[in-house]
Amino acid sequence: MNVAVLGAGGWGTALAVLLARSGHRVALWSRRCELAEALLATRENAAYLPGVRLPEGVRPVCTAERAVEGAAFVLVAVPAKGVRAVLAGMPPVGAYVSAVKGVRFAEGRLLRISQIMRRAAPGARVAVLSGPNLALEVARGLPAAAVVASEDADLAAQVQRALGGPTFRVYTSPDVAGVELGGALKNVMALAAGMADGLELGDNAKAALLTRGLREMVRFGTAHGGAVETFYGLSGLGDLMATAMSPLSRNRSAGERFARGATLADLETGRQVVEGVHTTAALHEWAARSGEELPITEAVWRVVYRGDDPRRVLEELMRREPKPE
Ligand SMILES: NC(=O)c1ccc[n+]([C@@H]2O[C@H](COP(=O)([O-])OP(=O)(O)OC[C@H]3O[C@@H](n4cnc5c(N)ncnc54)[C@H](O)[C@@H]3O)[C@@H](O)[C@H]2O)c1
Ligand SMILES: O=P(O)(O)OC[C@H](O)CO
Repeated sequence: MNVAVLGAGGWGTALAVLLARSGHRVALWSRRCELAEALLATRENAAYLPGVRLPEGVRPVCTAERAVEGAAFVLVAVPAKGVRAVLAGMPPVGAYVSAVKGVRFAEGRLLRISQIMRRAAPGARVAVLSGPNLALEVARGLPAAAVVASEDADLAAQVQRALGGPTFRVYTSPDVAGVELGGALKNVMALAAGMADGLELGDNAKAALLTRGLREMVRFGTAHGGAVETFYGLSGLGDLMATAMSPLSRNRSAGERFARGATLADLETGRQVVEGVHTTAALHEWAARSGEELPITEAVWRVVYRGDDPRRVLEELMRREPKPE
């Protein structure tokens, strides 16, 4: 099968490697031609996935037409803020699969990536992929599982077959909103968990924060169209565990750095996207407009965007009005 992957960062490259190991022909698109050329020459994406060799089935390209030509589906793995512009530059595509874990706030609305895809390509079929999938572990062939959700059961099954293999188990789901929101919201909670790590608050505090964080994800996610059980599955609880615990997670590590005094400006010098920072801003804007209560997200926003002292912010969370669990 021919598949295209848009975005040659950590996750796009890992997905291309996974697909090629299963025998598929993969066009790996980077908007930067110098990166595509370097990948072609070295067969390694050293900046993102050191030590992982690109199988022969991966063809790095930097022209949109060459990337998507003949593709059974097109996986999108660029940061959320780049999706709209990237899709605007693509020729007609039959099916998009979002591997992006973020949301955007635009025109007074909170938009999931699949909704941006539908607007950009009204005729395309759409699916979303999420789960506890740290790119480096997946690319190194360590076992992992994910869920692909679509209203189009045939597309979900096609993506499941294409990506699934001996080291990657893929489940399907009809719950697009739940799977997308689980993947996006857990990044905010991973930032909070990283802050708890940076402040050395201990494992009790981190467990309490994550449990309440999961509750916040469920409350928000079900109010926005997701099914409650989805948030207890791979794209919710599963990904929350991986992201909030792993030293590989950029969101968790960024939280730790904030707790140790780093600012947003320090973070922006980094090469890789910290998607939770942008999701926090989008959720904050949405909450300000809708009045929806998101206490942990608001606490993260205050540290990241207002520079408030993380220890004080977390103490204030502890002093909220007592209530039943
Ligand atoms: N890295 C992981 O472990 C992982 C796993 C699952 C999902 N994701 C999600 O996948 C998405 C991409 O993450 P990543 O880890 O590959 O990011 P990354 O920072 O490693 O790479 C992003 C790639 O997109 C390119 N890019 C950056 N801004 C762009 C823009 N505005 N338009 C087009 N291209 C742009 C970069 O040059 C880079 O090649 C994020 O939403 C992330 O949450 C990441
Ligand atoms: O490195 P992070 O924090 O962007 O997280 C990567 C993945 O989303 C984990 O599933």
